[in-house]
Amino acid sequence: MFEVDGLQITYGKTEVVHRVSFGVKPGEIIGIVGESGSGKSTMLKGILGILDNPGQVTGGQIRYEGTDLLGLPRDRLRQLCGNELAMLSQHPELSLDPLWKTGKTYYETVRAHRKITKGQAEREAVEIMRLLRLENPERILNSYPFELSGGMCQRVALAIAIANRPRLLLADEPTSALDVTVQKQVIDTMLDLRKQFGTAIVIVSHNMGVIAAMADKVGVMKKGELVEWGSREQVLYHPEHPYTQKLIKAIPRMGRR
Ligand SMILES: Nc1ncnc2c1ncn2[C@@H]1O[C@H](COP(=O)(O)OP(=O)(O)OP(=O)(O)O)[C@@H](O)[C@H]1O
Repeated sequence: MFEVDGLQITYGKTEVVHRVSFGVKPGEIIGIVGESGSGKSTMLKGILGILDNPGQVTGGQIRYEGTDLLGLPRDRLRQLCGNELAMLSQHPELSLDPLWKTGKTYYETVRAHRKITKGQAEREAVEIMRLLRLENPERILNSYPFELSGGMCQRVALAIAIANRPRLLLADEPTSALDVTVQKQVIDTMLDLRKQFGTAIVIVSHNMGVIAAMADKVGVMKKGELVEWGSREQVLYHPEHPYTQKLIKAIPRMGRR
């Protein structure tokens, strides 16, 4: 369904993503791990065509259902990104307007891509939130972001990200700004998303626990290269690359001194 093939990205003269390749099947969850600065966020932004200046994709292909996204005109890519591909960032405030009640943000997001009335949007939002097990959706839709907790904002941002039923969600560190108890709720919401809508997810995180809880396949990035790729069992329990072995050894274990 989705393939990244030999992707290269540079900032100015410095290449920070070196010929990265991987594929995503429908409904699959891919976890990408790696230490800070290894190029994970840059790769996701490159895929969605939202690199910060002076970032540029200098090589490779990004294919969605056989179409190379890099060759698409900007407006077609934007349309595709609102409908079939969606992004969730570490900061829900990027997708929730602080001056709008969340119900309005939902409506405006959907309205940008298809015809819908306010009433329909509200009914739809309530239904999605129920499916994602958010309690009291009517109250949430009638609240401003500052009236909700950080974890709730992230779960609402997830509901909005999937409003147009994307087939692939790209999530960049979606739990890092949250405390541990709330992280679990956001992880469960993402797993519900796959179960209810069959959405495939690429999740980038430096948190191995999050990846272990969610991913079917895991990719390990080091200094812009994908140094290991395989099933979760293979990569997390039988890592081959010394860098992956080091990352796994560094995970703190309960009761271990
Ligand atoms: N706008 C920019 N201009 C120049 N260099 C950048 C820019 N953004 C990121 N970089 C560099 O690109 C490299 C990869 O950064 P990136 O943020 O993609 O890594 P990451 O693995 O996502 O790290 P983190 O987990 O800290 O977000 C780093 O060396 C970083 O300094």
